[in-house]
Parts: sequence; C-alpha cells; structure tokens
Amino acid sequence: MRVALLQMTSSDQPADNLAMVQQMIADAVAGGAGFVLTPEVTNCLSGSRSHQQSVLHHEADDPTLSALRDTAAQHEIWLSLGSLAVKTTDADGRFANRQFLIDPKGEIVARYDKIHMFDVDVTPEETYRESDGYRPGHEAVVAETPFAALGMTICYDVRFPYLHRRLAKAGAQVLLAPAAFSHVTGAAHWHALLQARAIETGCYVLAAAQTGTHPATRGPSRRTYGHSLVVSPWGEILADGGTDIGITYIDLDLEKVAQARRQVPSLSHDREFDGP
Ligand SMILES: O=C(O)CNC(=O)[C@H](CS)NC(=O)CCC(=O)C(=O)O
Repeated sequence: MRVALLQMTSSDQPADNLAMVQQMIADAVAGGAGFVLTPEVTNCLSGSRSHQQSVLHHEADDPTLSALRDTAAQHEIWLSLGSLAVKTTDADGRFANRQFLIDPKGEIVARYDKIHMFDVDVTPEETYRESDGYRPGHEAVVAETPFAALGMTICYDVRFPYLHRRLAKAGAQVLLAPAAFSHVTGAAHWHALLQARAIETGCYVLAAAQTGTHPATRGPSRRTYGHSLVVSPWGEILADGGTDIGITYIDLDLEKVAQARRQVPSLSHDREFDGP
C-alpha cells in the first residue's frame, strides 16, 4: 500500500483549507497513493474560540467532512483526516478534536477523539490551553483495514507511551500521529518522540504535520513545526517532509513490523513488579 502524508498550513477558513486538501489528494492519487493522511485540525487552525464557534459544525453537518467523504469515494482511497475540529453537544460548548478514518466507499469506519490535551506553557510568551476549547476523548481506537491495523493518536498524545503500547498490544501495526506541533517543542522533541514510539511498539509511525505560519483572521496566528515523518518499526526515519507544504510518500511493508518484533520482542516482555 502506497501512503501519502499531506503537509499543509491550515488557516482559520475551512472552505480554503478544504480546497487545498482536495487538490493535494488529487495530486497524491496521481502519485499512486491508496491511503492519504492529513494533519491535526485540517479544517481550521484557530486560536479564537468565538471564531471557531462561528465557522465550525457538528459532525453530522460538517461540510469539510461530507466533501472529503465524497473525495475518498471518487478516488476510491482510504483517507485519514488527522483531525477535524467539530462542535459537540456539551453544555460548556467545547469542541472535539476528532480523527476520522474514511474507506474507499466514502464511509466513516473509525473515529478517535484526542485524549491528551496540550495545556502547556511552552515559553512565558507561548502558552496553550487546549482543554479550554476542546473536550478530551476517553477511548483508544484501533481500526482494522484490509492493509493494516491502525492505532489512532493525535499530536500531544505522542508523549504518552502507554497509550501506544496499548494500541500495539491490541493489534496495531501502524500508528497514526497527525500533528500541529509547536515550533519550539518540535525542534527539541519531535523526531525523538516518534522514533521512540515506533521502537517501543514495533509499529510504523505515520505523522502528517501542519507547517509554517498559519494565517488567522481573528486571534493570534500560530507557527507549527512541519516535518511530516515516516518512522519504520525498527525506528529508522524513512521520510521527512521538511518545512514546505507538500506530499511525503511511503510504501508500507508489514513484514517489517513482524521482523522488528522478532528481532526485539520487548512488546511481549512486560513484567509485573512491586514498588512505586
Ligand atoms: O488548537 C488547535 O486548534 C489544534 N490543536 C493543537 O494544535 C494542539 C493543541 S494546542 N497542539 C498540540 O497538541 C501540540 C503538541 C506539542 O507541540 C507538544 O507536545 O510539544
């Protein structure tokens, strides 16, 4: 299976972002991809709650989701929307940061709501309170497909190794890690974190990333790190998307998953122990 990771610079205008993704999917299909991945918050990257309130939708009537389901069906591809920001019915008005897996008929076959919220002061000037705007998810998800079992994670989840081990023990062979990583933490940690998750689990890690300075009509503009990454189950970086908008390709070979796990079977060497 040929996979394409789309690296983009989402703005806070969902219609513009949709047009961009549709064009990139067409390009990826022309490049031979049968599975296309988009980054976190593909539809809208915004730091303004009131702006999000005015442009986002519930899943059931989200125009980005319905258009991209049609796109997947039209090209007969598998599509991971790394996430869409969608409205929920929660009384506090918080959104969900939700990943969708869409099959070649355009059906949604799996959903995952980001579990770990990025409530972090990266520097005194650069602070994030993701849980102000988004409600955390409560359920880990492994999606079975004919070409691989996919463990779903989003961005900050990458810092929580036990989530990934659970996904691998539940059968995942490929971990999806779409992101909008901050530039500062990305430069310090991004490659090492993704390589560690691959090594610990013997999974491929596929991380489609947001990149660059994101245009914002309201609220602060943000800068993300880019470097969409493909890591092999042995921990090698097979592809790095750099910092430009563009497409990164990889041909998955699941024999590599079995091989890495044969060579170092740490996934099956857990021990019970006493202590803290
Ligand atoms: O806010 C949105 O619209 C979409 N969500 C994000 O961009 C999220 C929360 S702010 N970003 C991360 O999780 C970055 C994690 C990171 O950079 C790290 O772990 O170092």
